[in-house]
Amino acid sequence: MGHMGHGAPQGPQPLPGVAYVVAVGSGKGGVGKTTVAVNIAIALSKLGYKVGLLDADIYGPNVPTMMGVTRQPNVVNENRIEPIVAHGVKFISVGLISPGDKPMVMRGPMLHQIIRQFLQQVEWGELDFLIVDLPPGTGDVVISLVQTVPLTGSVVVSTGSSVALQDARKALEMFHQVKVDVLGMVENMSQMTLPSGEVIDVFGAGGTERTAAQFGIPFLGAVDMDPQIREGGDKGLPVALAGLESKLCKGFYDVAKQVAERAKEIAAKSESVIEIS
Ligand SMILES: Nc1ncnc2c1ncn2[C@@H]1O[C@H](COP(=O)(O)OP(=O)(O)OP(=O)(O)O)[C@@H](O)[C@H]1O
Repeated sequence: MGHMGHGAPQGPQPLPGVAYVVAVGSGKGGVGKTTVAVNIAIALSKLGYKVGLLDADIYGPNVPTMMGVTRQPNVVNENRIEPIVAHGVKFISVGLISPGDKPMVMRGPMLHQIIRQFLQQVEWGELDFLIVDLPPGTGDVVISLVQTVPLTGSVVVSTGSSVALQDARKALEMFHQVKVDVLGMVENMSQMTLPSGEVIDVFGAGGTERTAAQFGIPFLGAVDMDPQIREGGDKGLPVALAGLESKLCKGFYDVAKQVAERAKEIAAKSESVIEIS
């Protein structure tokens, strides 16, 4: 792959200044994909990385609520969009541009345009990680994404339940089809500890790790089910803000560290492949 002159760019182009682009997907809706994306982004930032978060869940853009800022972004010199900065993370979302309860109704080309603008027209600046929160399910947005920018890899979030895992397998298959490496799987809402200390298994803890093993994919970690995680999201103060030492968000920090490690590993591998060829 050499440099082919300065004509119209063909295929995906890296974003200048952005080291790793990691998409977070799920298969099934409601498994906590956005909660994981937001908390991982904040955790990576607390770990010292420069982090951006692109809300590509255009049909249900919950990132602004979870990040606690819903104001419109500024548009600066010509068509550049300034991302919102909250909790040390730069983010952008259609929820900021079309707020309220209006559903986004759009056709494929418009969707593709929005994803492209969010990648290329936003002033992301220097980032170690750009985390992309995908819509649940398979499809359009991922294709727009991979046509625009090379992805370092993806993270697939699931609960341990058979139905969630059934859909998670489809997400794995989709990433395989579009040639996106899967960094690994995360089990969300894995276990719940009652105030009495009793541990309840709501969704079938361990199912995600078994599925990851079946597919030969790393398991990046589990996040407990905890009302404080839900409250943090609803209030715009995600639990990861409590920091590395807090037991409350240990799962998110463990996952964030794994994501960082795997992203670097995969990026290093693809660089060495290019050197050899
Ligand atoms: N570990 C957790 N413990 C408690 N509540 C959680 C946890 N993870 C997510 N939730 C809650 O579950 C609900 C769904 O989470 P979230 O919106 O992150 O899911 P999602 O998979 O992104 O959904 P969709 O993509 O369908 O919009 C939210 O109310 C969220 O606060």
